[in-house]
Amino acid sequence: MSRIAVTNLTKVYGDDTIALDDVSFEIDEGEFVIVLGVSGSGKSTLLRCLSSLTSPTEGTIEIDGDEVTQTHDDIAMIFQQHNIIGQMTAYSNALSGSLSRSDFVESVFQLQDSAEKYRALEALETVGLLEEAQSKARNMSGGQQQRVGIARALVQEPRVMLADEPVASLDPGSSQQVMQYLLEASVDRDLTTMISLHEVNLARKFGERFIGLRDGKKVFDGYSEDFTIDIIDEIYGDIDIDGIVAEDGADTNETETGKRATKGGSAV
Ligand SMILES: Nc1ncnc2c1ncn2[C@@H]1O[C@H](COP(=O)(O)OP(=O)(O)OP(=O)(O)O)[C@@H](O)[C@H]1O
Repeated sequence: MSRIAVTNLTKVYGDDTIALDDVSFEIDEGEFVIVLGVSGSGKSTLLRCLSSLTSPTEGTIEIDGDEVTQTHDDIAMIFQQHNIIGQMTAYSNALSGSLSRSDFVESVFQLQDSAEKYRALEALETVGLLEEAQSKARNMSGGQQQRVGIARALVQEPRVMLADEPVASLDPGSSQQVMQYLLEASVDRDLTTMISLHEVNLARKFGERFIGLRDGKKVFDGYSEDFTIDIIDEIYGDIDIDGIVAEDGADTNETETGKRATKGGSAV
């Protein structure tokens, strides 16, 4: 687990598309954070900057005090399109998470040492797919494929787990299952975790801390108890969110983590 510090992060694409505008926050070790915002608000850009897939225009990102400037095994990224290889088994896909620790030939012939193989099986167990280890990924459901993607990320043995819209293409049941496995992986392995989501109800169910982006600016940073309908309005603007929220009132939210918020939140 690791501590993340983002300071005055700005990302401008081309001449004038400001995707992130002077965003700063700190995340404690082991926190489970959900990034929310409408399409185009900058969620993916934030996660891509954190994983060094995109370079910031200005500002810094530090993990445990060290500035992050290039992709690193300590930071795993899970994508919406899980990028797993359909012809390979769930196990082989998971094992490929060890790629940076093995040479190419070892990987092709699966000659990784037994510790790596054990890690792959353990990661599949974490995402509830041990019994499907020998199933071809292409024969698995979208939700199962995403869980294989999570297993592969875990085999990387990261300290920080990032997931960009990991459930965007899944049905509601599979989305909940994938979120549950992400949460369990985060808690079991003490991973500092940031996940971008579109869906407010899902965010409220699983999130403990929330960062809201609007037009590239951070408009909220706080915990469940402060994640009220007014704040959701602030993040989502005029978009009609009736029926998405407020089954039981956002301000009485109990998260799946079972942890109550310990810090106050604020619209900024
Ligand atoms: N590679 C790129 N080149 C140019 N503009 C980009 C690029 N990537 C993102 N943008 C722009 O930056 C802004 C933020 O986009 P980003 O993808 O980060 O938002 P998002 O909140 O993740 O949206 P979505 O939920 O639709 O993925 C948008 O205006 C988008 O069009």
